[in-house]
Amino acid sequence: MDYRGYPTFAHNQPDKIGVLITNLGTPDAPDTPSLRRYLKEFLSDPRVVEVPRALWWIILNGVILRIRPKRSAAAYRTVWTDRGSPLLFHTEDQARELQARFAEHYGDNVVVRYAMRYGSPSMAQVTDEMLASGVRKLVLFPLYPQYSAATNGSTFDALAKDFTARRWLPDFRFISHYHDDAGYIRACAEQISAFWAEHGQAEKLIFSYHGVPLKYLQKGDPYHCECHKTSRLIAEALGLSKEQYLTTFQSRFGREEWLKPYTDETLKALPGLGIKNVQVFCPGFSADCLETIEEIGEENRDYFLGAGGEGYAYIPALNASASHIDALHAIVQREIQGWELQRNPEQTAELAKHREENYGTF
Ligand SMILES: C=CC1=C(C)c2cc3[nH]c(cc4nc(cc5[nH]c(cc1n2)c(C)c5CCC(=O)O)C(CCC(=O)O)=C4C)c(C)c3C=C
Ligand SMILES: [Fe+2]
Ligand SMILES: [Fe+2]
Repeated sequence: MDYRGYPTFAHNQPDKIGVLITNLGTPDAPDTPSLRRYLKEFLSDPRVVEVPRALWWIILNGVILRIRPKRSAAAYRTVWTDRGSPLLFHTEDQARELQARFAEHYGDNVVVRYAMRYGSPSMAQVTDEMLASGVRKLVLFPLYPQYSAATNGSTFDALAKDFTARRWLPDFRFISHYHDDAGYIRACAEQISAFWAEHGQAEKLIFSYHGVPLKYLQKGDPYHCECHKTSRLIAEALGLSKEQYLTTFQSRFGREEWLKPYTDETLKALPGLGIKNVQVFCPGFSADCLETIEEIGEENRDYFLGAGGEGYAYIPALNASASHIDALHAIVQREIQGWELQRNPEQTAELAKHREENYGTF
């Protein structure tokens, strides 16, 4: 085995902290071949689809990858922008803003980068660049607030796999979830109240989360509980009673049962129960993407209005809002406690002086 290293290694090379934020990933273009590549990588991940491999290989290659890429490409075309996929550009903005926030105190000693679990920029490529540039302490921060093996677990797998091929491993922290973090809850509550200040409040607020198969919950995945807890905490921050909000699950995939209640069925039923005005917020999506813009913003709006609903609004995700970046910054700050930080040049000089006075020079 030829473990990967950097022949340029030198004594006293800069010792930096790296923060790698990640999200799911997105196709390179909204066309059928790009979708086929993306979906093949994504849906081949055993963390995502827990079906015996041989059987799944036949279903994936024989059925799904023949039909879904074309259909999904059409959906992606409706959300595509000049900057490409929304998920990609929001993640890029988040990394830039988080980098700026760290630069205030740490200069260039904290390096923030983003990568995608599937597609590009790939985790392997970005990790490689970070380690090559002198990162010796690495924080992996998947931007999925609620832990699921399918998402957060899989992101860990990807880095762990990359590490098995490396010569020199960095110190490492993994932020496995942050569904009940006070800053994150505050950011969600602020996003919603700012929306209300402009558009008024609807009869019901729906918190819609991406679903997972029901059997994952039954096997011990905490995702379902973490979604419910997030809803409760945001509702408390907003002063909402139990009657004023609902938690639902969207983006079902395949035929088996997923977490319920389903967002689409709920929205089709509510007008018949006398609820004619709703707003939908998706706390599990740190960035707007196909599943929020198209599925919640368009498809589900049509279901609700088609069933007799009168008012429907989608409240945008946190994206790169200031309170979101504050929350992410505080979470990372907490994680890197104890990792010696060279702050700004003045503080670095102070630290060097302190060291020399107390420990002598080496
Ligand atoms: C936020 C957390 C997410 C969980 C949990 C999750 C589970 C999960 N997803 C699929 C299948 C698909 N998801 C797709 C898109 C998609 N999923 C998430 C997030 C979670 N998925 C995001 C952010 C996105 C949007 C990506 C973008 O480019 O905008 C898709 C692709 C779109 C499509 O073809 O419809 C699929 C497929 C499964 C099977 C699963 C849990 C087991
Ligand atoms: Fe998904
Ligand atoms: Fe639960």
